[in-house]
Amino acid sequence: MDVAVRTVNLRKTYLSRGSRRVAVTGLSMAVPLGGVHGFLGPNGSGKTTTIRMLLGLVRADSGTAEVFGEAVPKRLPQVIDRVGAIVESPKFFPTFTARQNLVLLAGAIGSPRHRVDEVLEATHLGDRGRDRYSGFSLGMKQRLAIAATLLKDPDLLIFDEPTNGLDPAGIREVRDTMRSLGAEGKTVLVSSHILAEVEQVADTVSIIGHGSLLAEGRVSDILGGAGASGVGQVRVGVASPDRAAQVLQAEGYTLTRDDAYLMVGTDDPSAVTRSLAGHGLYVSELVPVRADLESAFLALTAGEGLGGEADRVAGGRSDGGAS
Ligand SMILES: Nc1ncnc2c1ncn2[C@@H]1O[C@H](COP(=O)(O)OP(=O)(O)OP(=O)(O)O)[C@@H](O)[C@H]1O
Repeated sequence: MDVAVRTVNLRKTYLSRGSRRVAVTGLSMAVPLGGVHGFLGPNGSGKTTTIRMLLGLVRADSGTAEVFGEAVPKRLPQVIDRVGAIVESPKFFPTFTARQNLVLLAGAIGSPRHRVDEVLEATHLGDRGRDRYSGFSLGMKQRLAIAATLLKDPDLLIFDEPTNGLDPAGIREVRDTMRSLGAEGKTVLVSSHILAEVEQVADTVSIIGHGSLLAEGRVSDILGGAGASGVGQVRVGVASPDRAAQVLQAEGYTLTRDDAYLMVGTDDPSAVTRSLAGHGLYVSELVPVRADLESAFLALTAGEGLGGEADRVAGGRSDGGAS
């Protein structure tokens, strides 16, 4: 797999008021080249610290990181022109128009003037370029921040929680922008603690908890991954659910009751039908239940003692899923 970003055993401890806090603990992750990669984890799980290490803003205690095959921070100057990032809210002049702000920035970093119009178009701000920044909505401000990162036409974009504080319309605008950048072949690394957010925009994902990797891969594979409760379930409707439950349990299935239905953990629905039919029980309904990232995440973090934090993450779902 061609990768844009790779970390191996990355570790960072902060010293604060005399005590040590391990923020990132042996994190190994890989971000494939091209497309949107979600960097998902509860608040405080080490996402920002990792991003800061990739950008040379924080020095790792140990481990290695590379961007486009170059070790960072040592060889960051070799790749920095290929990287655009929003880690904190960028500063723009409020009384300047969006365009004036970008022209100023383009001049400062040596980008050609025509890039300003291109990046305004790319972030769907083409018709708002002559409006003052101070009159922009939060979503437009965030898109202008993305536009600024695009000025030097980077191959890798790193966005740390880019939809924080946005309303559903703003979230959708930023999400659409990230999607089209990924579809263009750019690599977008986007951190989030909101599961629905990542699920809707990312092709691949790294899930972290307490500073280390819990799962990584295509979103679809993680959703279908074995071993996570709530993943690979079928909802079974049958005339005698109690008896059906006994039969299935005796055959080793794990299941729960959901009103008149049985929720049966399996990746092979037809085997459930066969087992029940073998005992004269005929299913009236058999529906595979598509797990979402939330159940996968909760299942993954449950074993890590992250229940409280995972719950908080799950609570964030409605923020991101409202649009
Ligand atoms: N400058 C710092 N000094 C001391 N501790 C820090 C510092 N920055 C982060 N931490 C701690 O390191 C841990 C990881 O924080 P980090 O900001 O990387 O997580 P995060 O996943 O980005 O969280 P969030 O989603 O809340 O931004 C937290 O416990 C945090 O309190």
